[in-house]
Amino acid sequence: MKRLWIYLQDYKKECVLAPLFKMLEASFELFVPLVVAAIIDTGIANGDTGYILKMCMILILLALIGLICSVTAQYFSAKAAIGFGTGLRRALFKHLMGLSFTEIDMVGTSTMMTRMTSDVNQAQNGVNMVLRLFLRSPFVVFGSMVMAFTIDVKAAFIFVIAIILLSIVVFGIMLMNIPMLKSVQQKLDGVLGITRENLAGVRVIRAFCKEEEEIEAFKVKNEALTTAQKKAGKVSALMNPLTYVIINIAIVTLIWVGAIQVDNGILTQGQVVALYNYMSQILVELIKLASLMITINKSVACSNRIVSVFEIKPSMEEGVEQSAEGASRKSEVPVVAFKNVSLTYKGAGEESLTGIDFTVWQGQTVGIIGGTGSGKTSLVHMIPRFYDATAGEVLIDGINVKAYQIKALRDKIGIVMQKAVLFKGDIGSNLRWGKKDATEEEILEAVRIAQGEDVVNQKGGLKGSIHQGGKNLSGGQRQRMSIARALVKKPAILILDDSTSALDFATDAKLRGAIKTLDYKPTVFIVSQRASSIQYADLIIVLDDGKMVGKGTHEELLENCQVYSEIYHSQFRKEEN
Ligand SMILES: Nc1ncnc2c1ncn2[C@@H]1O[C@H](COP(=O)(O)OP(=O)(O)OP(=O)(O)O)[C@@H](O)[C@H]1O
Repeated sequence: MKRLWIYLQDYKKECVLAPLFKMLEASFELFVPLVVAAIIDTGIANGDTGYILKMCMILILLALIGLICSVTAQYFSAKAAIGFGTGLRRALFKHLMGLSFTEIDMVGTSTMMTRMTSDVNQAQNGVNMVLRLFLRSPFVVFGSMVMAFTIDVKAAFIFVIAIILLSIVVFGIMLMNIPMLKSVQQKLDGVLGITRENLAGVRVIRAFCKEEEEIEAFKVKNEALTTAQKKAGKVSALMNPLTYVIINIAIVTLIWVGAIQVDNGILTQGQVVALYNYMSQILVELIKLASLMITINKSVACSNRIVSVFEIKPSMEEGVEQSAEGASRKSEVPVVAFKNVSLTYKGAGEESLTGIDFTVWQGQTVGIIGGTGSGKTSLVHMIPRFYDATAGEVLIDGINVKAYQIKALRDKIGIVMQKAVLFKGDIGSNLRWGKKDATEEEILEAVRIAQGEDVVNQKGGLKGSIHQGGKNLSGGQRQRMSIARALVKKPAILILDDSTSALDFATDAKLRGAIKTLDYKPTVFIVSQRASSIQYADLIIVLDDGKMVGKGTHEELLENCQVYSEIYHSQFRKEEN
């Protein structure tokens, strides 16, 4: 929790001024009952209209000054809280961006989104409330009691007893309520989680006609939230009746004691009214204080959840090596080499890849084929260090990938993921992800190689807009734009992870042919389930259940790799039909 205070560091002035102005406002409020008492005792008692008017003006002035103080305090507290929230969100986002895939898998996207949004908002709200009320409410309670003592000690003792009883009720209810509110928060997280999952997967839900089941699952979570809210609501609903009973008994006692004191000439009528007003102020502030405690509690819980994300340290350490490109690259060194590499995902009991060993030379095309779940994606993800080998070594240009600066390493690689993702903006801005200063010619050349000219023309050129996630493009169009994006950076290593699955065979073949013509001769990895996509590769790696069961050219594998020949013959029979 303490580690979040640093995000308030730039707002020290605001953190002092906000409570200060709130206390000033409270001080002026504390004078109001005294002025009212003076109006009753002097103005009304003597029928002095001039005095009453003068005092009313003072009341208006006090209200105005109070208002100015309150607005000023609000301004400073909001400024500090918003600044805190902005800084925290920025730092959290930066931290999340620095995590490796292993940690991102561990936390989960939906949890990260909750931390970034509602948890940060709750923490920000807590800062705002603390700055405004944490000092003000106790100050008013204490100040009202002191004022009561200055008026009449006997009557003030009623205040002491009332404050003790009110505090027991208000804080007792609050303490009972806190665990219930925690449960409400958990149930709310559940509702948010299922909502997010359903909205993200709405197409799949409809395709499988799962609406009824999902509505039912949502109903269960929603009802759990309602039950938790009702339980918490019932307890907090006790607050008002109980506090009002206590305060009314205290007021009756106060008026009774006050009347006796008036009869004895010790107190004036105005002073009794002032005591009554102080009592009301105390009640209001204690209730505010209780709700502040609940807000603080929620904010601390949310802050702790944020801190727990900050505590996740990226498991990947960067090296210092820069890339060796162009002239400095030694041609006798393989571009990529896997040396007896194994991979076990964190939390997974068994290895997803075992003993992978192969060497790739500059300009070669490597095909990776195998059944679903055989480890193809896992293998290529180790080249840009999305995941690190748990045994063995992955070498690029003869250097272990772990020794490179991550940026230098990834700058050498253009990867097109299985799921093509584009970002809101226009086609040009998406394709420039690969190279910020790419010229229009460079981009159009990449588009041409990726067989995406028709897509760009259809969308009205490079300025054609792309909706969030590339939703306004078809699967195949998104894939071709993603390939063009990777090509724009002219990578030394190009990885196409099943990224032509939505293309027809002819376009797929044209694309592979066009890549062959690239003048900078990248080393290309093609992951595919289609034998036709990889059969002309210089090297084909066949995976089966995480193991490399074949390595060689198409002809060699047809002869000596049963898995490959089964894949090939099953598909070619199908394709020929
Ligand atoms: N992030 C992950 N965490 C844990 N296990 C994973 C993770 N990613 C993949 N796996 C597991 O590793 C194995 C290989 O998965 P991988 O995605 O590499 O296979 P694939 O051959 O690319 O499959 P497909 O053709 O279906 O995409 C599978 O058993 C999978 O469940």
